[in-house]
Amino acid sequence: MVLATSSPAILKFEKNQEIQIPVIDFSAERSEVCKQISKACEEYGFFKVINHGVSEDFIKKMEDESLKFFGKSALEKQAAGPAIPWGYGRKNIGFNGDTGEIEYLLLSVNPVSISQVSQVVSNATDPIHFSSAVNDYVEAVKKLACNILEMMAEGLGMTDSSVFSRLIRADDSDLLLRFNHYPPYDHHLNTNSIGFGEHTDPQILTILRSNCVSGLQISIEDGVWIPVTSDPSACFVNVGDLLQVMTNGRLMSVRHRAVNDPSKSRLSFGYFSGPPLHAKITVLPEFITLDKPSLYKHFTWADFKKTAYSLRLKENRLKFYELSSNDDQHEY
Ligand SMILES: C=C1C[C@]23C[C@@]1(O)CC[C@H]2[C@@]12CC[C@H](O)[C@@](C)(C(=O)O1)[C@H]2[C@@H]3C(=O)O
Ligand SMILES: O=C(O)CCC(=O)C(=O)O
Ligand SMILES: [Fe+2]
Repeated sequence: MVLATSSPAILKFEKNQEIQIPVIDFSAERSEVCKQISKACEEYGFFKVINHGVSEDFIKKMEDESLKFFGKSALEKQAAGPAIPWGYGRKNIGFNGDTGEIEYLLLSVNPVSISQVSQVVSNATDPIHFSSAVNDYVEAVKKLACNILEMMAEGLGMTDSSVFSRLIRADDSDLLLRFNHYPPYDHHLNTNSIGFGEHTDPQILTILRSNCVSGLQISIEDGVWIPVTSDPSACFVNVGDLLQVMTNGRLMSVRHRAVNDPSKSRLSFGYFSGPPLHAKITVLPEFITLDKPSLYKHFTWADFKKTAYSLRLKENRLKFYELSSNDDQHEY
């Protein structure tokens, strides 16, 4: 799929094997940025942001702390695991048998989880470096995620521009941070080169930042993978399942995966913004018309998250929430 080339000057595209990934410059005029966000999310569920405003210094501190941790011995790292629910994990992803060539740190973005993971990551010697890197980074990335959601709502013509962002701004919003470390794959051992298997993110919006090693791929068409060239100065944004539901399928929750590089290790940080567990997720009335009635039942994030976490990574969880033509819409 190729977007029209007659778009306004600020929307640039990155050529990747003939497929172009939308690149949005956040230093451009706001109303243009709003339009470009909604267009990219409708057509790809994915875009790259340049001039995003997250300080280089915060990113550098996150990289330094991650490399310090992932560079430790296997035994030391295992002491920070298992990631049930928070901490270090290796090869196993989730609870249902998914595996990949990856090691990671998973934490909930709240003071208790940040402090607990910082203690185990630093062997209780000097947790302040790690926790301060995480706190600075998540504060800046949350601001970016809220801005994106507000501009997205404006781009979609919503009267309430905070309709999405307030769900991730609440004190009890369910926010996760994941440090992913992908080792280079070994040709000789013929090991699997899939670091993180294909999936969609269940939350509202994901902000991903990686080092200079490529590996992320997105799929807009079944079975066709578009490699995303790494750009350590940029952030990449994924639409999650909940945004697809709230917009009645107008925005697309993007299928993606990460593959290992043959010679270099890759480091990525994923910030997953979800609403409070009790938040009720419904198709917003603005997206329901006679021609396009509601496609999804309503549910709470707790319910959807439980379903997502009970399934394999690649499973389409939204199918369990689709309304059929026999369903009485008013009951939902
Ligand atoms: C196999 C799984 C891993 C995952 C929980 C799940 O059952 C399905 C969704 C997966 C995912 C993808 C985005 C994030 O990386 C993640 C933390 C999330 O919220 O949903 C992971 C989950 C995980 O690794 O536990
Ligand atoms: O590391 C990446 O590029 C993708 C990771 C990812 O999709 C995830 O953590 O959910
Ligand atoms: Fe993901």
